[in-house]
Amino acid sequence: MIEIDKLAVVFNKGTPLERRALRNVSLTLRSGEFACVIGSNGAGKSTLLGALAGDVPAENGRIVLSGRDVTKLPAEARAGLVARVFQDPLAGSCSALTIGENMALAAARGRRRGLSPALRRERLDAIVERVRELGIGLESRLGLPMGSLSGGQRQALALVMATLSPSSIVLLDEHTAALDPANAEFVLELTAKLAERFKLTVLMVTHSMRQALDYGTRTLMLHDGEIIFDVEGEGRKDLTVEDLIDRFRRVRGQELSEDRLLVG
Ligand SMILES: Nc1ncnc2c1ncn2[C@@H]1O[C@H](COP(=O)(O)OP(=O)(O)OP(=O)(O)O)[C@@H](O)[C@H]1O
Repeated sequence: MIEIDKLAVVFNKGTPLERRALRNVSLTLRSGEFACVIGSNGAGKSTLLGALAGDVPAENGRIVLSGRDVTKLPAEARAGLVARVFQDPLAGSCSALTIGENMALAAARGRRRGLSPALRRERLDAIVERVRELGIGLESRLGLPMGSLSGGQRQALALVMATLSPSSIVLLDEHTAALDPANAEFVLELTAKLAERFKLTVLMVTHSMRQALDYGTRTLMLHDGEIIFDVEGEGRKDLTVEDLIDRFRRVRGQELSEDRLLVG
C-alpha cells in the first residue's frame, strides 16, 4: 500500500531557479492496485516516483509505504520496501555482472544477510524458475554478462528482479519508452502478468494515453505538480484518449485563466 499525504517537493529552494515540482499531492494506492500516471513534460511524474523511492526529499507531507512512514528515510533504507524500473534499460542493473549475479543481488535486496546454504539454493532455484517463465530462453544463459542483452531482455529481467525483493511496491518510470514497439508490448504484457500474479502495488509512469487507459486499474493525470485527474472502476472503463485530452485541455484552460487573474 502507498499512502501519500500532502506531499510537496521543491527544487533549488530560495534561489531564482526555485521550482515547485509537487504541490500538496495526496494519494492512496491500495495493495494490489495498479495506477498509470500521465502528464505533460515537467508535470512532476518522475519527481513523484523519486520521492517515493527516497531519491528526492520531501519539503512537506508524509509518505507511508506498506504501513511504514518512510518520509525521512534515505533511498537505501527503502530498498526492501520499494523497487523501481527506469526508462534506461542500463540503469537498473550492473552490466559487468552476469544475469545470475544481478538476480542474486536483487533477491538479497532489503533482506538480512547470512542465508543458510539450503535457503540460498532454494532462492536460486526460484530465480531460475522465474527467468524460465519469461519464455525467452535466458534461464540457460545466467552466466552471460547483463551488458550483452537487448533492451527488451534487460527490462524483462528488471521486472523479474522487482518481484524478487520482499517489496510488493513497484515504480515504473516509462520503463518501455526506450524499446521498439514489439518489445515495449512484450514488457507491458509481462508487467500486467507479474502485477496480477504477485499482487503488486504498481505506479507506472507513461507518456502514452492509450497505455494509461489500457493497463492497470486506475489512471492519474499530473499537471504542474498536482493530480488533476484520478479515475478507476466503471468511470474508467469507457474512457477514450479523446476524453483524456479534453479533460487536460479544460484543466489547462482553467489554470491559464487563473494565471491571468494573478497577473492581472
Ligand atoms: N533535480 C532537479 N533540479 C531542479 N529541477 C528539477 C529537478 N528534477 C526535476 N526538476 C523540475 O521539476 C519539474 C518536474 O520534473 P519531472 O522530471 O518530475 O517531470 P516529469 O513529469 O517526469 O516530466 P518528463 O515527462 O519531461 O520526464 C520540472 O519543472 C523539472 O524541470
